[in-house]
Amino acid sequence: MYQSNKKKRIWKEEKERLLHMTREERRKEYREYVSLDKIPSLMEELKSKASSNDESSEEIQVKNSLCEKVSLYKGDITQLEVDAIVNAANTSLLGGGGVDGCIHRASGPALLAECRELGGCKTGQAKITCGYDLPAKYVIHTVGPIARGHLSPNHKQDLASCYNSSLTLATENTIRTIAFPCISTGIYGYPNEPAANVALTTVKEFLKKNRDKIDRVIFCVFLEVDFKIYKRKLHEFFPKDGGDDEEGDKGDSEEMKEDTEGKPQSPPTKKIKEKKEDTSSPDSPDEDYLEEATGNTQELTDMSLETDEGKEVSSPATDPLKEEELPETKITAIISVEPKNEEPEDAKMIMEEKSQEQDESENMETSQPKVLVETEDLDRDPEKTSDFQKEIAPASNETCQESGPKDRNEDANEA
Ligand SMILES: NC(=O)c1ccc[n+]([C@H]2O[C@H](COP(=O)([O-])OP(=O)(O)OC[C@H]3O[C@@H](n4cnc5c(N)ncnc54)[C@H](O)[C@@H]3O)[C@@H](O)[C@H]2O)c1
Repeated sequence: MYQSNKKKRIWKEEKERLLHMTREERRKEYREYVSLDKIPSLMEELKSKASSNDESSEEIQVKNSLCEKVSLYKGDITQLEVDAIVNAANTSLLGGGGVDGCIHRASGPALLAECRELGGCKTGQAKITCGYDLPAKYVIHTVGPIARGHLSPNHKQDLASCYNSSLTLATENTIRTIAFPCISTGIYGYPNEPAANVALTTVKEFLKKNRDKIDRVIFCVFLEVDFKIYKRKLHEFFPKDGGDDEEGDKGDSEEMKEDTEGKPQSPPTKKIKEKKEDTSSPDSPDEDYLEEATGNTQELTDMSLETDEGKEVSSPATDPLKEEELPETKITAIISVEPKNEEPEDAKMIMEEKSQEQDESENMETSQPKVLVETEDLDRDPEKTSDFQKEIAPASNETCQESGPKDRNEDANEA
């Protein structure tokens, strides 16, 4: 049979087989996973905190508050045993790096084979596939806005649409537990805190209208900066007494509005002192992409990101004072990336590499190449070009593995 027809038959048969299996049967096929009971809801966290503080947990009034439907989890989304995980994809849906690369790597080749049939995805929309080798039954692929540090109302709407479209698609497929990464906050450069405001506001609004359709939404963060932001904000958006869980609450959307209309958005930037980027092809799925460095350097000032060594620096993103001090920063290099494999032309990605001025005195060793990738439909208007760049989880295999409570399937190991 012709190779591509065979591939088509394979993913379709595999999808049919997997979607008819029980969880116990599927557990025999995937390795490490984090089961939902290992991920406490916000309500469960509050109760356990109350009991550890010798407060009576009865004080935690459960007024069918939404806080029993949300969780914060820091780690690798590909290990979550939920109905669906959301992929921060690009418009080609043909994979790439970051969380997209991790999901494709963990899910196996059938995922790409199915994605090829989807004909891409527009920004703000979402499409669904089987999870294949993942513990998650499904993957919902959505494409976030490319903000690159500057936020416009359109960016906010597009990001909100990612969460809404994904949740709508989930309820249409009777998916009741879903995990989101921090969409657009990596390569696409949406500032972390405004992105969290959009995510929390949109999910809350959706849950208020669809309480009975969703059991759990997990905000799966990967970087320390996001963990801190969500840790602080989750209680604000989902108070234990369920105070503003009623329909029509406008409070939270004020924060969203402020992020684009109120406070001027000075893009969070950071001082990057690591070595020149390793231009050998990384071992991630990005290896399909060659990069040729061109262009100038960029000086960025402090920002909180968990570097791949786990170091954390203070963040203007969570420290408004520092934001005021941030100097304007200028754009960096654009690198043309030629996909090496047979991916269709439109899969071509443009990688934007941070090429930093090496400051001898503060040279910070990093063990992983860092790249910035942008899709080719980037707004090339120099006026709007990014004066913002962000470190992302390094584009290598190890970055997909994060420590955390994991179940391990003994059978799978024996297999
Ligand atoms: N070479 C490439 O094609 C390339 C390289 C890097 C990223 N990407 C990706 O970048 C674009 C989307 O940008 P984005 O900012 O929406 O996504 P992103 O760059 O993947 O970042 C989104 C968020 O996901 C986090 N993250 C990374 N790995 C994991 C993981 N295993 N589990 C949970 N969270 C994780 C990451 O730290 C960030 O907070 C797409 O093109 C996609 O393919 C592509």
